[in-house]
Amino acid sequence: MQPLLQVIDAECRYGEKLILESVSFDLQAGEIACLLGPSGCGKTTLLHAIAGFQPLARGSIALGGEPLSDNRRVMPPEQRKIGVVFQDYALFPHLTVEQNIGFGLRDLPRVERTARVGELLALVQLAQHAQQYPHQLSGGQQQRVALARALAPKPRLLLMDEPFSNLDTELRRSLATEVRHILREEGIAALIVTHDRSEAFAAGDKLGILANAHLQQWDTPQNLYRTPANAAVARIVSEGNLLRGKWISEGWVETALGRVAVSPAARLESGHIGKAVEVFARSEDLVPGEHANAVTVQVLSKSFLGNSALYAFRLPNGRKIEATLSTDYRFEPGNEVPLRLESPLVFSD
Ligand SMILES: Nc1ncnc2c1ncn2[C@@H]1O[C@H](COP(=O)(O)OP(=O)(O)OP(=O)(O)O)[C@@H](O)[C@H]1O
Repeated sequence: MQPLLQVIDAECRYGEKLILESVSFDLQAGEIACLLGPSGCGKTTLLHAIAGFQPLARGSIALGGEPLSDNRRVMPPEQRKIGVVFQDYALFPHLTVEQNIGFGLRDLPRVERTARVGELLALVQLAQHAQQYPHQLSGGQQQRVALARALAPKPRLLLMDEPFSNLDTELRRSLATEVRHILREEGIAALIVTHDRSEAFAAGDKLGILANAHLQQWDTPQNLYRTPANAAVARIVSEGNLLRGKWISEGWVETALGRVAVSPAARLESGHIGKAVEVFARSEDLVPGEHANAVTVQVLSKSFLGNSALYAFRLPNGRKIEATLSTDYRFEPGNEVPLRLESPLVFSD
């Protein structure tokens, strides 16, 4: 099946400054993808390149097989049939909710326009607010108007730049789920820029991880969590502690947290005895209790989180690590406890 959006070997620069290099990925029709990465890594730049606001220095972008941009030409944004929702909503303050949503439908006959606006008001659950102005709405409601306005002309692809960043955490999560539902109903593909990991997990069929000017990995949220391509991706998609280690024998790595048996997938690397590796230890990989491979660590602090507690431990080499553990463990600051690592992610240095 031909992908809806095809980005091939895209490179973006501001003057001499390289922002993105060798970015390639496909988005299928109806698929929702989120771009995640640290501040300044080029998420907005990539979105702008797809929307047509930013030229490519190399590579190409096509939508439904039709070329949009390459290093010679850039199809103007308004001809791309791509909807865009900005971070600040950019609603027209002097137009009502209904008029804002209908703005891009001015070429449609009145009856059709009214019908489509009514459909969208129902979809984003704002029918009772149709005659209100943006300033009379909450942030979440304004965001839904912006979404409805972008969806109104039935774009093939919707681009959203940090659409929920002005909202509080709870509303952000519920809107991310709601938007996913609305996009599914409308069968519209979307690329959503965010720096909130849980928002990306809640909304995306696929996630793209951008860091150090490259698309590090493009995959399902499950695969990204289970098998991140490198330590940078692991740190972006999950909480954890990055430790240094080295291969000591077939299938075994030595770290400041003792000897660790590594997952079968990483064993191929174990030909290189003595070679340095990076070990990413998440809370679920840290197991308290007496064991041949455990080392004694000191409890530095404990924060109660309800059904779990966030602990900070000092390792024998002085390094501090953190882990969220069940409240069944009743460790207190100052205690010395045995702790071992089980099946952490291991990356070649
Ligand atoms: N018009 C511009 N001219 C020069 N450099 C720019 C311009 N716009 C952005 N940049 C730089 O390009 C890099 C990528 O910016 P971009 O806005 O794409 O990052 P981002 O990942 O969206 O960041 P954030 O998460 O903070 O919004 C940054 O280093 C930024 O300073």
